[in-house]
Amino acid sequence: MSVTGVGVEQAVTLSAVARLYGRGDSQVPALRGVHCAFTRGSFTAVMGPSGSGKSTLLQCAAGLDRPTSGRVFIGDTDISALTETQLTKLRRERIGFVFQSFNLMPSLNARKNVALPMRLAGQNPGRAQVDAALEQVGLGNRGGHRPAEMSGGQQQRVAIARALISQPDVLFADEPTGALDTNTSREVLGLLRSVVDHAGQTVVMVTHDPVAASWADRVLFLSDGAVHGELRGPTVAAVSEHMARLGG
Ligand SMILES: Nc1ncnc2c1ncn2[C@@H]1O[C@H](COP(=O)(O)OP(=O)(O)OP(=O)(O)O)[C@@H](O)[C@H]1O
Repeated sequence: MSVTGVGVEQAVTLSAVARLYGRGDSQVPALRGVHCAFTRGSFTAVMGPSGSGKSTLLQCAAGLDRPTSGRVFIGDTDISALTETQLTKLRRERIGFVFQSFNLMPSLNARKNVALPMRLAGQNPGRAQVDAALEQVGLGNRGGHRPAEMSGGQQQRVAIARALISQPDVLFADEPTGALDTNTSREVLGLLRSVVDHAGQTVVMVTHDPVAASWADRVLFLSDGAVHGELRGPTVAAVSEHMARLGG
């Protein structure tokens, strides 16, 4: 069966994705049949009230969680049909993920943190490749520093370099600025913007912050596990107004 809209121009497509948690009376529908797509080379923010399903959507889209029903495509690959081993390989090669809490290894310097996922996958990235990833996030001179010797914004940029080193098609970011102050948030958002504008990659970012969302090309709104509108060329005022209507 073909799914309308899946094609080369879409980096990620979700088709009728539902995700239920729990069983019986305590079952919670986190997503209720979501249809959406993320165009290659675009920056999308996903917003919605607390509990509306944003993180679940990101986890399903990134192949970190499996939908209860529906299908997820990375490019034209139906990841719902992959075995765990195939999915792990696809995630490693085509998907990057950044979390609110950076998730860096405190005992390793920036260079070693960036190289770690590739080393765990049995590959050995060269110094030049690691330094190029750090260069891309503006930390070419910080490779020898450990996380504790860097600001929150710098740590998040190391996490972004770690996600970008495999040159993934899509970078997913769950509240990447949630733990940062206004100035360092701006650094990280500017970096995500340049990943899209200069490297042509696709970024999908969950955020609660209308200012962060205004850096994106498009905002997709979720409410109660379903898509409730979108804004293109979002302004802070328009995003805040839409969120107020959703009760978020
Ligand atoms: N592992 C889980 N087990 C049971 N219920 C879950 C689980 N993960 C999420 N949920 C429920 O699914 C719904 C959607 O959660 P999700 O974390 O995706 O929302 P969110 O929009 O990211 O929320 P927030 O903005 O608060 O982070 C919520 O009702 C949540 O309680």
